[in-house]
Amino acid sequence: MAAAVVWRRGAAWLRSCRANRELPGVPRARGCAGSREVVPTCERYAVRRLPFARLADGDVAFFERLMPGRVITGEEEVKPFNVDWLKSVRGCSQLVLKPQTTAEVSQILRYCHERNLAVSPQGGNTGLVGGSVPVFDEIILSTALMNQIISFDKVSGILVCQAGCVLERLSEYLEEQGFIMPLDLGAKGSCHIGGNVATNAGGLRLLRYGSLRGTVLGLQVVLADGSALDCLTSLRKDNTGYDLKQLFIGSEGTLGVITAVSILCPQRPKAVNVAFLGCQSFAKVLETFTTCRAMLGEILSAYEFMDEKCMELVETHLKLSSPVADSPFYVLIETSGSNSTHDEEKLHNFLERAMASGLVTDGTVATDEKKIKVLWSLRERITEALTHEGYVYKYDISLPVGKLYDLVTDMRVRLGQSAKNVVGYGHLGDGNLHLNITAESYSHSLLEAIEPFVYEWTARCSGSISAEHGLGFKKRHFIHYSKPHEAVLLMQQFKAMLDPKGILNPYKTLPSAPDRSTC
Ligand SMILES: O=C(O)CC[C@@H](O)C(=O)O
Ligand SMILES: [Zn+2]
Repeated sequence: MAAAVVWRRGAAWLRSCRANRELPGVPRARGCAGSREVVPTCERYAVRRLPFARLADGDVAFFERLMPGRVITGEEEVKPFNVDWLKSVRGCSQLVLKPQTTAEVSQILRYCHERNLAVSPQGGNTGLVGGSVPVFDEIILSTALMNQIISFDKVSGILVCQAGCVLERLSEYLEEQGFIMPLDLGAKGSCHIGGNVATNAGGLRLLRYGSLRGTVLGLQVVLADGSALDCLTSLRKDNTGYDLKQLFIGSEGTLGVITAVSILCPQRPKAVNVAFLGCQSFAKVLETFTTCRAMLGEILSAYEFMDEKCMELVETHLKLSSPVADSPFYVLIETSGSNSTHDEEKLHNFLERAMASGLVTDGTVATDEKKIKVLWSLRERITEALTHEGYVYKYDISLPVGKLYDLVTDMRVRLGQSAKNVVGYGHLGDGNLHLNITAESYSHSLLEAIEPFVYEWTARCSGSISAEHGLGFKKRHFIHYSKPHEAVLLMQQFKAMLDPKGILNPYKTLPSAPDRSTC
């Protein structure tokens, strides 16, 4: 197999026969996950509406006065805000509010707090755990019109912007200035930075630039009672008391509504290379990772993997083509540095070693932007390809990296023919597996075959049942598999202190005893 790969010094590393085949382009935003009617959340799941007030005509009139023309009430107009991107959960809100400023968010929440009206904050609605849509009739507070860039400092690389800025727009803005966002994800064309921070989204660059817990420097947040908390500092170092912003990062809108973000952005790398490689076993995927980490050092910026089933799905549903020979596993390695000659030499040496030792059996390298995007799309668009299969059961797991794929093989054995496909892919460099299971349609018995098995398996390995997607609505009752009882209790105490009436994104993130009964 090694003979099938041609390495030309100083040029791109290409397979001789298929390397230049044109692949379809990369989407700007996540496509729609189909048009089937979605079963209301309260019918599919055992959940009871909490005793919040019901929306009255006087409430709508109040909001109309507060922000004329930015209040949505029509059933058809509200519908897309009620359903998640996966088309797996559906609320029945009758009202969407689109504030433009922190002051407006403040007024909305003050009013809702007084009236005991529940609120579901929503960014780009690209979440994968049912966290961004209402469960019942919660008022939807959309950040869509809070989309202004407030400032960017070219010396420090610090960007300050409103919460509703779309990630891709921020990336484009920064790239013009010679910088990049420290995070990147498949949903970049739709997701909002506020939503990214609220879920502590990980994404494709975490290996290099770390998590939002490190790169977010400050936040402006409106609390449940409407008071605005201005922690929007732009300081790299600030040890004055508790780091309150960390409470809101990853709290999925249950403790406050993030309205603005200050974030540290890295310099745009001058040289980027992407290698897409085929491996014959998961053991080889791991060994390739160890080798590339040792040989590429500081220029390694991503190490992603996908199994052959994922490739089959992107080929079938999205008409993308694999640029390398069929293999049981594929890895995507990205390097980002400041000197193309140096980086290419390092990559070349690594690839020669990987080929010679049989770690990798086929591969291709891209150095120009267009080809890099094409290679990335094979990995980034797996989520989209999966939605074409029917219903998708999603698991986002952190595990010791050596055990990452065992969960996929064990699940395959367990489910046998009852699942259509069981696939594994993810951010191997971060120890993060995306286990996805597909079926023609939702089935409760299949769900019961998967859960709690998947969580028990993860807990036995001391992993996390949510690496980067959050707990949202779907996973909140499983938090105990990853957090001790005392920690959950403390979280509930924080929630009670910051939102005593529980109006902010109810039924999400934390388990609560009363709503285990049926609706
Ligand atoms: O769809 C998924 O399970 C993962 C989505 C996203 O986190 C990714 O890494 O592509
Ligand atoms: Zn991911």
